[in-house]
Amino acid sequence: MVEVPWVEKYRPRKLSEIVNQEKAIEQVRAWVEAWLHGNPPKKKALILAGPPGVGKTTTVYALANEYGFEVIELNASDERTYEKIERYVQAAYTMDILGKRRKLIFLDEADNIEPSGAREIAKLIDRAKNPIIMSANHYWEVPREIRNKAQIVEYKRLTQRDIIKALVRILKREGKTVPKEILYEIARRANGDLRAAINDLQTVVTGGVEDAKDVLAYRDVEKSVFQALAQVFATDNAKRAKMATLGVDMFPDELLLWIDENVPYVYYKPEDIARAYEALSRADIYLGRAKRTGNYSLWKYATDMMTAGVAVAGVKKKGFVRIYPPKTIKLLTESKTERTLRDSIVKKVMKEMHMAKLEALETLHYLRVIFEKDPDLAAHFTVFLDLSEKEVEFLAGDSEKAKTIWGKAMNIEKKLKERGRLETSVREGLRKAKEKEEAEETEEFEETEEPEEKPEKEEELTEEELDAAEREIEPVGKKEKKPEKKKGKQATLFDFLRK
Ligand SMILES: Nc1ncnc2c1ncn2[C@@H]1O[C@H](COP(=O)(O)OP(=O)(O)OP(=O)(O)O)[C@@H](O)[C@H]1O
Repeated sequence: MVEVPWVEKYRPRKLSEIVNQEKAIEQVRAWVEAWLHGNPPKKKALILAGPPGVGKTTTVYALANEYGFEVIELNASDERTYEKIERYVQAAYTMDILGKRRKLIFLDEADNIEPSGAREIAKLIDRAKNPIIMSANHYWEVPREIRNKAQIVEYKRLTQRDIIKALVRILKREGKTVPKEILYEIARRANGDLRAAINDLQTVVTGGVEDAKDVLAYRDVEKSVFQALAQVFATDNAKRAKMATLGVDMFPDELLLWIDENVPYVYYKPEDIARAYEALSRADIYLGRAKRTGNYSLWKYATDMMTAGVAVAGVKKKGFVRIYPPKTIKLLTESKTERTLRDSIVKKVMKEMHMAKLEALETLHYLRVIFEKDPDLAAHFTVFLDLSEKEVEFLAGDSEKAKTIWGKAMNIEKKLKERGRLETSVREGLRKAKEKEEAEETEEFEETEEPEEKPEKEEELTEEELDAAEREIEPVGKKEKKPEKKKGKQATLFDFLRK
């Protein structure tokens, strides 16, 4: 059975039910009443501007409901929008004898209008006999010709408090409960977008609380994958689909897995599913090419294919679409481990290489190439970044390669340690020798005994001497031989070292 999306089921029908947008609603009311009083406002179009999921579309439908308008909803990026607007904009706006309702033209995504169509639409606004309301997330991306002809109404991002209140109201009406901490987590992650929060709540209630914990155990970035994919799968608009995944902190190959997993839940006609998979396989080709050639600018094409290409593949299932993480829960756990490894490597790169997160993520890709192709260099990076064996395996992508790199890294580390130990022991030896010498001098002075032989050198050691000493040192792991005690004197440098 298709479950009705709660965002639709609980969409406010009255303007008074829209929360925390009072000022905007007041402006919209005044503007529409001017039309109804036979005195169309100077600006015959409105632009409702604000972030997603804050009540813009809801306002239009509640308005229509209260004032008896028929909403003609048009998509700004539809090529035939202009033609359609022309048809409706000129229609008489009073109720006709057949009892047809007045028309209100609603143009969604006004920030997506192509510049070529903008001038024509601006002319239509001048001639409009019906109210035109547009909505946009980015006011400044609405073509200037249109902005000049329209009055702007600003919508605020909703607060966590607003969101929690709305969610609690829905839960009451559904007769369901979810643990308080999950509710708060959903509200926190929604980042002011009530639509996203309601969708998450429905996901959590449908999947059960245990499932919810799994879903919510994801870090914020992964959470935004759920939101981003819900947007990709909700639109037929290529640009919107591309924009949806922009803020997702995930490599495109991982994103591809997520989309791949969800295609069959979104499309139901075999030919549409086939088209979506065709887009994904093209994305995969770009990804492969990027990896082989090191030309990561191809990632953009890959992402375009997997978002826009999939979004326009066909007719989507109606109703609420639940987004599933890739593969089964088992694989999910595996990929969680991988994610943990990736994150810990990224942190090390950020710290040791003084990089921002995004840069570190890109560097990770280069590291992968190095770990696949150049074990010697990879070994140096292993030591430099202080990677664990598991992290090396993650980067090398192959346990045999990882073993070789790990072995080489251990050698480098051993040498470094030896050198460190060498330097410390040499200094220690020198200190002791000096003390001894001083003590002997005092003794000599007091008892006038035979002087002991002095150590060969008392000054700091040169590089060559350290190197020579290093060559002589025993391999680590071999049992250190007890040095023969040189009675009464320290004959060579190695007497110090072996102390
Ligand atoms: N201020 C609000 N008061 C009550 N419900 C809201 C509010 N904002 C959003 N909602 C809920 O979220 C859903 C989505 O809101 P709406 O479609 O109005 O978003 P929008 O601002 O038009 O977003 P977009 O710019 O993405 O189209 C609605 O169905 C409604 O259930």
